[in-house]
Amino acid sequence: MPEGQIRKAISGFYYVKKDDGETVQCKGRGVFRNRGISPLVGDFVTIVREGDNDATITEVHERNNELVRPPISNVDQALLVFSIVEPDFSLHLLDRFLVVIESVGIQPVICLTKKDIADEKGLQHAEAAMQYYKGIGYEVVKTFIGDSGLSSTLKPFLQGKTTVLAGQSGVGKSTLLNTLIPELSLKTGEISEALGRGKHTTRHVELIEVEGGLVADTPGFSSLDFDHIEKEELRDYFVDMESVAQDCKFRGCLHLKEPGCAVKEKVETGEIISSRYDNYVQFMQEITDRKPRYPKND
Ligand SMILES: Nc1nc2c(ncn2[C@@H]2O[C@H](COP(=O)(O)OP(=O)(O)OP(=O)(O)O)[C@@H](O)[C@H]2O)c(=O)[nH]1
Ligand SMILES: [Zn+2]
Repeated sequence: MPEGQIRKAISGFYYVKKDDGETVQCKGRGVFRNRGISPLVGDFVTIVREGDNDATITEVHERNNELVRPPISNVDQALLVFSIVEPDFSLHLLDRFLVVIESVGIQPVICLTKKDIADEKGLQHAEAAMQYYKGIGYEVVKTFIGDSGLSSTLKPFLQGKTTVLAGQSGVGKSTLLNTLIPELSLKTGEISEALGRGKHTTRHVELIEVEGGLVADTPGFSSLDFDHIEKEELRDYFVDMESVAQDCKFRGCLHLKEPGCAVKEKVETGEIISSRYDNYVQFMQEITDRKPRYPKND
C-alpha cells in the first residue's frame, strides 16, 4: 500500500505526498477518531486508493513529536527568531524558548533579525551573547529585511529537515517566511495592526518545500509555559549545565543549594554565564510554585 506524508489539511481532507512524488487527496478513517488520533500535517501515513481521485488514510505511523501550535508532527527544528531591537533582545526570553523547544525534542537554531536597524550597543550586546551560545553548541544566523541572500544563508539549515518558526510577536517571523516563500504573502506587523483583530482568522497549515527541506507556513510556537516540565528535568534542557553535571558531588544535584556543585563553580569562574544560571533558578521557582494538577473529570 502506498506510503506518504501529510503536507496539508483542509476541512477534513488531507493532502498526502506519496513517496513517488504524487500528491493525493485523502479522507481520514473514522477509526482514528475512535482511538483519539487525529491525523496531523507532518504525519507519515499509509493510504489506500479508492478510485482515481480518492484515497483514505488507513494508518498513521508513530510520530517523533507533535506540536499544538502550529498543529504539526515530526518537526526536526525550530528557527528561533529574535530581533536585536524592536523588541529588544532578551536573554531571559531566549533561555525560555530554548528550554521549551529542547523539552519537546526539537533542535533550535537561533536567528537574529533587524541587524539593519540595531545600534552599535545593541548589536554588541547580542553578538557577545551569541559567542557564548555558539560555544555551547547552538547554531546562530543573522538576517535582515530585504536580505537577498537569505535563502542561501538558511539553506544549510533547512536542507533535509522539517522546520517551524518560533519567536515573540514583532520579531520578524512573517517577514522571514515571506522572503523564504514569496508566494505566501503573510501579513506582517504594520498591515495586521491596521486590520485589528481580524488578522487571527484560522487558516490551514501546510508544509512547504523550501531549499531541500520542509517549512511550516505559519509562524507558530509561542506558548512559553513550563507546564509539562518537571523539576528534575529542567537541568537537562540547559546544555551547558548538563555537560558538567557529572562533576557535581551529588548525583541528583539540582545545582541549587547543594554543596560541591560543579555548575555553581563554573558560574563563579564565568565559564557558565550568570544570566543562564539566574534564568535556570527562576524557571525552577516557576515550576516549584506551579499549582498541583488534578486529573480532569471529563
Ligand atoms: N528594519 C527591519 N524591520 C524588520 C525586519 N524584520 C521584520 N521587520 C519589521 O518588523 C515588523 C514585525 O515583523 P513581522 O514579520 O510581522 O513579525 P512577526 O514575528 O511575524 O510578528 P507577529 O505576527 O506579531 O508574531 C514589521 O513591521 C516588519 O516590517 C528586519 O530585519 N529589519
Ligand atoms: Zn550541581
